[in-house]
Amino acid sequence: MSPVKLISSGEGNFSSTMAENGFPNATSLLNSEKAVQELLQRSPLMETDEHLIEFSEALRTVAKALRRAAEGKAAAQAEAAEWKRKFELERTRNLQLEHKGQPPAERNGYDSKRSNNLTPQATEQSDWCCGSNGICSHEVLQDGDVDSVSQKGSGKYTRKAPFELSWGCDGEHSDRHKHDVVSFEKGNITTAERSSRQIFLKWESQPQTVLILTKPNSVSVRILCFEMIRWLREHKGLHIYVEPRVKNELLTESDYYDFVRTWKDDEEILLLHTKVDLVVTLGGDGTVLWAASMFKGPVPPLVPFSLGSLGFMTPFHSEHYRECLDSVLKGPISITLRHRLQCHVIRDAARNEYETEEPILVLNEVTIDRGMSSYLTNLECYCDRSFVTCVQGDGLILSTTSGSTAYSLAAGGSMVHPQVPGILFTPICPHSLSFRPLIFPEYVTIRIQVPFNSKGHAWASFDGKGRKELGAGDALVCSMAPWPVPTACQVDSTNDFLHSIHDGLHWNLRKKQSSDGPRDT
Ligand SMILES: NC(=O)c1ccc[n+]([C@@H]2O[C@H](COP(=O)([O-])OP(=O)(O)OC[C@H]3O[C@@H](n4cnc5c(N)ncnc54)[C@H](O)[C@@H]3O)[C@@H](O)[C@H]2O)c1
Ligand SMILES: Nc1ncnc2c1ncn2[C@@H]1O[C@H](COP(=O)(O)OP(=O)(O)OP(=O)(O)O)[C@@H](O)[C@H]1O
Repeated sequence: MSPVKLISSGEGNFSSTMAENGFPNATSLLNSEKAVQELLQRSPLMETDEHLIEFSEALRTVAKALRRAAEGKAAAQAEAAEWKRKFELERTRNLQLEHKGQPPAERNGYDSKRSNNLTPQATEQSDWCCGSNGICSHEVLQDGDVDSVSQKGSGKYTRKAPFELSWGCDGEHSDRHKHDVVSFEKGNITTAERSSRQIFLKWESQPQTVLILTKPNSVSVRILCFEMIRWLREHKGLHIYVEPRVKNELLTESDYYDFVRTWKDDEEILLLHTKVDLVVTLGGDGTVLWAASMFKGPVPPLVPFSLGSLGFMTPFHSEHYRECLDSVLKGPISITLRHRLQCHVIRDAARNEYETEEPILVLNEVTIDRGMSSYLTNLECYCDRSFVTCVQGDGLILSTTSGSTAYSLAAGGSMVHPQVPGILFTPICPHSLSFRPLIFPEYVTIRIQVPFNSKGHAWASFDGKGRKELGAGDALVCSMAPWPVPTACQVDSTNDFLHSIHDGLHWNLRKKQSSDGPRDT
């Protein structure tokens, strides 16, 4: 490589340098003084023009300053919301501990006591299984105060079945967990290993509790649900949870289903992840989205049975439910960790961080559109601190890679393997010929701002549900959530994805050209 040297010009030869380079010298300065005089004597109209230009420049500067202030406010509000969430988690945890008669300060002691309660075998296991091979659910349990809440109110809940996640390499069930390693050896940058591949889930003890979620108003789903509950109880001895609606249906059918558990209110739903080892869904993709939306934090592994029309995320066939559940309960199983987006709506009217609305988690996408308004949306989009673009059209979709085959696909976005971490940025009917969809890396925060001078309101919807109106000055801040949805695979992530795009979308289906006729000679 040739060396580079930076040099600066000396003060003494400044004017000659300027003249040589075509910049004005003393004579030309005199000429320009003349030009200024002429300029001053020009017609008042020209002067007004210049004043107008100056005025519009000043306005532009003010607008820039206002935008910067709004950006700063929204960023601060998003940060404050995150702190508020952490604070509330901590407060709930402390309240629970106080409830048990333990001061918050003893929390660490409590944690270690709890891990000491593990059987010697389990302790031994946690020594090796949390090491370099993958992620162990003990870690999640200790982090998320799981046992303390699962025991809340009664001692009847069984302990959750711990499991271990490991990353297979080169398609084999290898127990080595490979990270993306960057080597700087001898000054060269190389990626030493390919990153993690298929993820496997191995139970460390038998799962004991299953939550069954079903699509409403479907006779075939109801019949299958009743049958599956009976089978899981009689052949596997499992505890079963269902939604209150289903529990009523079961009791109307027979008193036999008295053992089936349910919940009374939203607070109990928040604790479900601490009680349930496995979630089974009976329905289509909408039921998987419904299941995901019930978990505002960690999600237990999900086994989606297909009883819908398309079934991109439902690889299991209901006719073979016994064999499928048998092998899932035994494990190990291949899983796809489906990333979710965490969305915060930040109101312009919010005076402080405590007025920030609760975050919403989406598995497919968040859509910001023009709703009933007949005007183009005008959405300012930022990625971290950089301005991305202004969306003028029907709206914008921020999608996960799992959602890439849903609304985003219909709006012209690419299909992306669900295990790829990223955020799809797909416009809906943009009024511009050059607005191609983008994919951002998973670590960015995207902010969509409705400008203060927007003609109409915008509407945000979350996995096609729960529409919220966004007025002028409101913003939606979106980043990758820390709680993915682990869905069991029929074969593996890639095979299931390809199968769903072939079967569901008939992707690239074309009659094969016959081999007769003209050829290259
Ligand atoms: N123009 C469109 O394509 C359009 C418009 C609105 C909503 N949607 C999608 O519908 C979803 C809500 O689904 P729903 O079942 O509650 O509503 P729904 O009953 O209206 O079904 C929408 C359809 O989208 C399919 N779908 C859902 N998630 C998918 C995914 N990840 N990959 C491929 N297809 C998928 C479903 O199988 C279903 O056929 C939204 O998240 C959105 O992605 C699509
Ligand atoms: N347990 C549930 N409670 C309330 N609503 C539900 C539940 N499960 C699913 N839904 C809703 O019912 C609708 C239809 O469900 P789903 O998509 O599973 O069936 P489908 O339309 O027959 O299948 P597909 O999506 O494959 O075409 C969705 O809008 C979904 O949100």
